[in-house]
Amino acid sequence: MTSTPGITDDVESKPRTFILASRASQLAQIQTNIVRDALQAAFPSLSFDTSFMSTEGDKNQSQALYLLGGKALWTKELEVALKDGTVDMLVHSLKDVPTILPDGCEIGAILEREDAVDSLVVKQGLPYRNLDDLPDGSVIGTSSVRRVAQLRRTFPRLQFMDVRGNLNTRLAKLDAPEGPFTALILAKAGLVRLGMGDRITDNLDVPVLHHAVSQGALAVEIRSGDSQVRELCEALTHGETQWKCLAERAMLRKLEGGCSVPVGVTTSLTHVESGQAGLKNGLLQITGCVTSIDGSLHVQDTLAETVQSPEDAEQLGNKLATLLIDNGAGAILEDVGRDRAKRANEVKEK
Ligand SMILES: NCc1[nH]cc(CCC(=O)O)c1CC(=O)O
Repeated sequence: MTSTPGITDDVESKPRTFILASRASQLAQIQTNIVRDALQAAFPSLSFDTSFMSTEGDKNQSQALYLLGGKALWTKELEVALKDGTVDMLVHSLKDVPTILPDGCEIGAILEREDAVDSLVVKQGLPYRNLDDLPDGSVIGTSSVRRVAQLRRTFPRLQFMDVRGNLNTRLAKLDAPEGPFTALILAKAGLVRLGMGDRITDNLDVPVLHHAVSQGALAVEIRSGDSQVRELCEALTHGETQWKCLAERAMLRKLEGGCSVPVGVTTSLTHVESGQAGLKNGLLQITGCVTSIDGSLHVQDTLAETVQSPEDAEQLGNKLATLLIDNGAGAILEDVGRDRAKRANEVKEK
């Protein structure tokens, strides 16, 4: 007899309810509901519930993300609740998940990726559609050093300014009549999930802008050793997204970056062959880049290989990181680190 995960053998005890948790932002809640609905559809006899909490990253809105710099800003408090058993699964944008997880936590599922590109949102009432249209000196809001570094290369005539808050807050800051911003750059996936895809006037794609590692993909983090939950999660994983994102994350891990370093990536998986057990092989191509904050230095390389497993994919990401470091990326990242430490000190002294 095979047992259904979640149904205990003991007829006296109630079946387990699986609790999915995330940050409390509107986007995080929508994403968690997407995962809950997918689990409920796959396992109709089990019960799933959600729990939302605000994290350090949500509370500290005043300091630039760049300076906060902590890689686990969005995930740490949630992981405490996961580890002590208060909740069973954490739903994250994979982009926000550090490349090294704490002991006792692991990624249980990576769901099918939305369009991974960044997009332009122009202030309400202005006629511009893309970055080329914007007048010299226009202020672009983004708190991502990756976006600023890469865009400065092509658009030195534009200015970039930090903008924080959840997506609704940022859009309100953009549209405020007296506000400084002409446009924002935001991940397309987040806007689409929030139902605000109609605000996008242009996608910013390669060669102008490489997206962040794992942008557009949702992940479920679980307790290592919770085999019941791991089994449930396996049903949600989208193989092609998983292979691509694991390659990207391996690259970033080796470059020792988190979500706040100027690292961009573009990945494709083609010539895919699948069997009953899922993906068998495919041609994985990955382009990575590291850019200095002022846009003056840019190191970029591409590798492509036929891969047969998630481990192969990670190896290709690793190899790309080594190549980037050999070609000067390490020095750029050290500079970024030094600059961050200096600015953090200045803030402390104020
Ligand atoms: N760091 C914030 C964050 N984390 C994930 C998304 C969007 C959704 C995604 O990329 O999966 C965003 C907003 C943004 O970058 O515009």
